[in-house]
Amino acid sequence: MIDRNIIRALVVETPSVPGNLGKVATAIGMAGADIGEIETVQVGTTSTLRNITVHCENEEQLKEVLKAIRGLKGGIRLHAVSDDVLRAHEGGKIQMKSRLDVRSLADLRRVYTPGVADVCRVIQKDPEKARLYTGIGNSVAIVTDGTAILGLGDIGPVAGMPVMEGKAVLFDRFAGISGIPILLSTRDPDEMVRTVKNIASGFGGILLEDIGSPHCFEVEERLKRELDIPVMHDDQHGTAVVTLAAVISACKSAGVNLKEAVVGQIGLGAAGMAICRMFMAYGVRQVLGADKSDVAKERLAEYGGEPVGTLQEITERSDILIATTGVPGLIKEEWIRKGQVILALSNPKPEIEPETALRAGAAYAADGRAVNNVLGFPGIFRGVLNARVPKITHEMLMAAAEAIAESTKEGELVPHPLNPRVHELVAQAVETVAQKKKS
Ligand SMILES: NC(=O)c1ccc[n+]([C@@H]2O[C@H](COP(=O)([O-])OP(=O)(O)OC[C@H]3O[C@@H](n4cnc5c(N)ncnc54)[C@H](O)[C@@H]3O)[C@@H](O)[C@H]2O)c1
Ligand SMILES: O=C(O)C[C@H](O)C(=O)O
Ligand SMILES: [Mg+2]
Repeated sequence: MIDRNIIRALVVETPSVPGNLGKVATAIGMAGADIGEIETVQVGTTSTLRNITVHCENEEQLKEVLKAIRGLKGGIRLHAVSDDVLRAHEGGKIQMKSRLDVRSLADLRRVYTPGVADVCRVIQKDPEKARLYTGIGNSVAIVTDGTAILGLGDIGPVAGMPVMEGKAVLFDRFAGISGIPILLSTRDPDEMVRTVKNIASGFGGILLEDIGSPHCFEVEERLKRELDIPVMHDDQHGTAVVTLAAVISACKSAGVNLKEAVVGQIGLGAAGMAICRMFMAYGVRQVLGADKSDVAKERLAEYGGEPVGTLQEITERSDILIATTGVPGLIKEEWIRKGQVILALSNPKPEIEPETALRAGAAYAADGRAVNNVLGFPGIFRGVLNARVPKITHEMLMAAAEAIAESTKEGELVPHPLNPRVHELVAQAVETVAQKKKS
């Protein structure tokens, strides 16, 4: 089991005699931590230097690991401890790079002035040509106001930038799209809509990210109505697509008819409300919802869902329970019923650890690292950008969910996000629906 919260790279020297690396590994394991990659940096005649990545639950466990390694005798030495995650972020995760070389004056004239002026005139005469002669058609703005960064809450757009850069990395790696973070220093819906509209002509699409509820609903609705390029709030629809896909797979494996099952959703914010609406649109007859906000529960009732008073009650009544509250440990082990599907999707920490839910009798359990909107948004945007359609429709989102479910191996909930085929299949499914809509 890997994927713990604290990741550190340890530089460890051991005598070049078999068995010494084993002693280090045992010390790490005895402290309860996991080992990630091991890289041999230097093999000398007397000693060997390695970078060992460790994954720990918390700071205390890391301290135990370091103490255990420092306590090893016989020439084993811990030289340095570095924070791998922080190191990977140094200088930022993305950069704008030129696709062309500029080696000669002729290159300069072709890439820039005076050559570029002709291209400007071509686009001025026929604005559609911007798709051909600029990167606009392949760029998506990743827009946040920083009000609901993961489950960290309202930490502001600059502190949220690592998440936005991360989404840009995923766009690039999984769909070949240029994702460009846009940080909004306002949370006023009017100003947000005005700002995004004023920059939209430079993009082929808009991905709204980590914008809190309820203002995210208004901002997305207005932008979708007022812009002629695809707009999607990832935390709403990207999440709903992947959640539906995971539940379709779980029901298939368990031989359960999803439409007859009781689906309970804890947390009726951006992600939760969209998940409820997705399941209702799929045909699930009983969708229950709980939230600490009465306004959120009233909104659910308006859409046709059933508000429930307590978390214990909703957990007990649901065959499939989903949580997106941002509150770690909110679901108690003793509330879980045998055979339930539990998706505790809050990042960075779930409402209940999957192992705990499974131990308590759940048939399937997953957290937000596995059931994650990374399986949806890159392919969805690839599909609509390829088809050059102005909107992402409900049918496209359903097609994306079905493509993810179809790519899932028997007995698993979702496919592996590093499998490029998944993103291709999502893109193809979305593009097919989009092309039909056009014709
Ligand atoms: N796995 C994924 O792909 C994915 C995608 C989107 C969001 N998320 C996670 O979901 C969480 C919420 O994100 P969001 O964008 O919907 O945020 P949000 O702020 O829009 O919604 C959170 C909702 O939870 C409710 N809530 C908070 N504490 C509660 C409690 N103790 N009991 C009941 N309700 C409570 C709030 O009232 C709010 O309605 C975050 O942790 C985020 O990381 C995961
Ligand atoms: O960013 C993620 O990992 C998923 C999601 O968008 C979230 O806000 O948690
Ligand atoms: Mg998000």
